[in-house]
Amino acid sequence: MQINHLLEENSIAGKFVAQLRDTEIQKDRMRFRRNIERLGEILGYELSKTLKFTSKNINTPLGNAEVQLPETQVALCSILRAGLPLHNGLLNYFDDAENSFISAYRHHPTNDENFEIVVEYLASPSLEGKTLILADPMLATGRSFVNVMKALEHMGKPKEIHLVAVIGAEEGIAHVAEEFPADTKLWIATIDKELNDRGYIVPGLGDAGDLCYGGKLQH
Ligand SMILES: O=P(O)(O)OC[C@H]1O[C@H](OP(=O)(O)OP(=O)(O)O)[C@H](O)[C@@H]1O
Ligand SMILES: O=c1cc[nH]c(=O)[nH]1
Ligand SMILES: [Mg+2]
Repeated sequence: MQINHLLEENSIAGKFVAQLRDTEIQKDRMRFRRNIERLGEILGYELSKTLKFTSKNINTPLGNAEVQLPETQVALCSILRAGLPLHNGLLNYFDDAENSFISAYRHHPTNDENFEIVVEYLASPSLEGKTLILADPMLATGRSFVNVMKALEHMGKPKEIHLVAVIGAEEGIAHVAEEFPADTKLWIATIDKELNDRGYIVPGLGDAGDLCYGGKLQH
């Protein structure tokens, strides 16, 4: 898997990630969601440079211009809930993309740190031959990305797969790299070293879904 690590190089994106991590600034949910959306825009822009382009002639009011346009149809698939603002950011740029939504949540069957990933909801067009962009801001253990990919298998075989995330843990990235096709590309803003015993990224930012949309009952 090719890993494209946005904050390997300093940019204004570092400020957006800093705000996402900051417990004080996190209290502003609208800013939290918008910062994820902004990172979706930036990561989407970066990944767009690697797509195949084809030339086309278009008419301008003053003549004829040769332009370069992406060759493949993009399908954006986001993992609910926290994937929603990232999806919006990607869709701001890939505005004619097709859209898939899939849910994945952590179910704790016992009262300890063990959990399973439950994938329940899926609405997707065919992914056959498409450029699939799979988005979730958090890549912790990597199990959500992997389970979701398995659930998408019967929707058709994408031509290429791009994963987009905001914060990842080294261990989860290694798991995803093992399970996804070797030519998958990961676009990630920043990478943290550790997971705690409940599978949360440390220092990370906390629970991205709750910070976007508020708390939920455990079940
Ligand atoms: O890499 P993993 O270990 O699978 O963890 C990452 C997943 O955890 C979060 O979802 P969560 O289960 O909190 O659901 P939510 O987005 O609805 O809050 C996050 O949005 C990812 O989907
Ligand atoms: O650190 C983490 C891990 C999983 N999900 C989150 O929202 N945050
Ligand atoms: Mg969550």
